Amino acid sequence: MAGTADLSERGTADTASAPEDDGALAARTRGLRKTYGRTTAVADVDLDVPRGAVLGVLGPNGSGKTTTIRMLLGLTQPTSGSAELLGHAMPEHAGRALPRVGALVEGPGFHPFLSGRENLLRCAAVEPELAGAARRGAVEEALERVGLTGAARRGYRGYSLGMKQRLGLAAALLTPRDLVVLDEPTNGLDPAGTREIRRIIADLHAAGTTVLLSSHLLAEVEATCTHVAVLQRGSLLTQGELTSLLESGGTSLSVSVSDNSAGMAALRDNGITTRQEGENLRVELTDVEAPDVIATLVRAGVGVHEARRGRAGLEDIFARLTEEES
Ligand SMILES: Nc1ncnc2c1ncn2[C@@H]1O[C@H](COP(=O)(O)OP(=O)(O)OP(=O)(O)O)[C@@H](O)[C@H]1O
Repeated sequence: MAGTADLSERGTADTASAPEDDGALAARTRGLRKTYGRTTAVADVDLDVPRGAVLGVLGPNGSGKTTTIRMLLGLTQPTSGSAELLGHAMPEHAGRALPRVGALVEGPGFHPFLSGRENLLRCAAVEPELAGAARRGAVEEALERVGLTGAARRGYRGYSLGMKQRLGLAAALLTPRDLVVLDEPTNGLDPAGTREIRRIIADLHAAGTTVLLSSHLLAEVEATCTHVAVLQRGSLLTQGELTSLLESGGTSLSVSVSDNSAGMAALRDNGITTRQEGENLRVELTDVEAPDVIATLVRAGVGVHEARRGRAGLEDIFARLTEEES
């Protein structure tokens, strides 16, 4: 668990002065656990979501992202541990927290034969803050915000996946929220739909709303989030600011060689971990210096065409964290 110790220290630095101050956190879990029979979906997770952050919960399929989010929202009862949303214990005080929380978790129950607008009006009817005339205005504003005004009269069943996703987001944004929770918000979307969701997340962040999202896409988290929490097999491997995580990653060397298989074998025989990335070999310069990498290749008779240093990306860091835990 070296990665956890290292990075969680950095990650919690902001809140270290007031670790029990709920005001600094929009959501948090302590020892949160969920088991289904013999399957441990979530294993004692201590997650901190700082106010104002866009925090990406990153992990492969089945790592426990959805279960964690569902427990935070009070949709799934934890086996043990606690969850708080906006300082309120969940699910006990869901009634206090949820009006300030917008959520997009699995397809909400939209009616296929109603239009997008009619569906949103139904959602607005159960929002405690929206009475009478305010309801229609909030619906129009939400439709506008997600770019669905033009399609608002069309039946939901004719919507594309991206439009359905955007309508779900509109429902989550019907009233001003302190926290917006999005489970895999760009799942199944085309590049234009993905850009649109990213724009909405950026707007929310600029307005000071905390966003908690889950994703199995490293590039998505790198592009959208200020903070990241990495889950694997239900356990939290690390959490903290994305920039701190990237800085902790150090540098890597991308090498173009005459023969990738021979190059990889030579490096591995000498205890240097490498992986293929596109046409090149990539070596993280954590335990080895760049000249040693090149010398090892040359000694093995592998031609080196080019070697370039770069900062380790989230992908390198993620690979290292998950390898350490395997
Ligand atoms: N209702 C359930 N009954 C039994 N097992 C479940 C249930 N919900 C989740 N699991 C199991 O718990 C583990 C974590 O699932 P979860 O859906 O939280 O992961 P995830 O990271 O969100 O994955 P994905 O990206 O595929 O949605 C998986 O092994 C899953 O099969």
